[in-house]
Amino acid sequence: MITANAKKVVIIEAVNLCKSYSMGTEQFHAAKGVNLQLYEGDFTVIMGSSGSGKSTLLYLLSGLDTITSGEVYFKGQRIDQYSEKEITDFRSNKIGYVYQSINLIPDFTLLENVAFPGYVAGRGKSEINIQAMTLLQMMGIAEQADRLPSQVSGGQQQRAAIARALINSPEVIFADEPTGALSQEQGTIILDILTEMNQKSQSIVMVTHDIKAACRADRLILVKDGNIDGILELGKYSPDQLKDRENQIFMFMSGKGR
Ligand SMILES: Nc1ncnc2c1ncn2[C@@H]1O[C@H](COP(=O)(O)OP(=O)(O)OP(=O)(O)O)[C@@H](O)[C@H]1O
Repeated sequence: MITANAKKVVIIEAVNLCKSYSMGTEQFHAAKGVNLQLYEGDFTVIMGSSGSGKSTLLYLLSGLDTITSGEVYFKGQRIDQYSEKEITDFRSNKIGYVYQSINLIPDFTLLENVAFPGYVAGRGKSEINIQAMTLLQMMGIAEQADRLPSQVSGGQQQRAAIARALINSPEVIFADEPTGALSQEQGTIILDILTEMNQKSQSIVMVTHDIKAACRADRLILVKDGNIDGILELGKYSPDQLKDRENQIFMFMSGKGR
């Protein structure tokens, strides 16, 4: 689907998307009729205050959680009506996910962790192992391939988690606070990796609290109280724009310029 928005192609679309949780006899509405289009090749960032519904939205848009009502489309295909097998295949082949808590399997080496989703997808072992090693090299941690997660730094673990998310060549990487548990230095390395991947055309959707991380966005979605409160179009990032972008995002978040 081509839209008027600078001829960008819509990759994910939400139509009147709702998510409610039962809290005893009450219902809590974490997504309240969200209408949103995300574009192929964009680095989309989702921001908003704690509890505003950012992670909920990320899980609904990526098919990792079930919706209460509304519609979710991936490249024009309605994914919220997929069968269990279809959604499992979708999660395995079309998207990659990076978590704040990293979630590597503690008894597997970094190489085994990266390769694992490839085995689950039923691909050949030697092909996967070669690709896993190439991804570890890309992430600058090939020397740590045979170590367990507990034997490397948090930043190196997160780099392995990004490699794992890439093993089945997903169309979109979803990242929920990928730098949240890291030092500023390690966080910057992760952001540089994501930015470089995006510059090579990888679509990325990332939740963050951090304005410096948000500076990497082409497009910033502000979530408030379970809905979209505003969208800031930034265009492709380059490091010399960091200060300007920080100011622009700060103004946008504080309601000025919206
Ligand atoms: N399983 C659940 N049951 C009940 N309420 C939930 C559940 N999961 C999330 N919520 C509520 O939905 C709202 C949105 O949660 P969500 O995790 O999406 O927020 P967030 O913006 O990502 O927050 P944070 O920045 O603190 O991670 C919150 O008020 C949260 O308490």
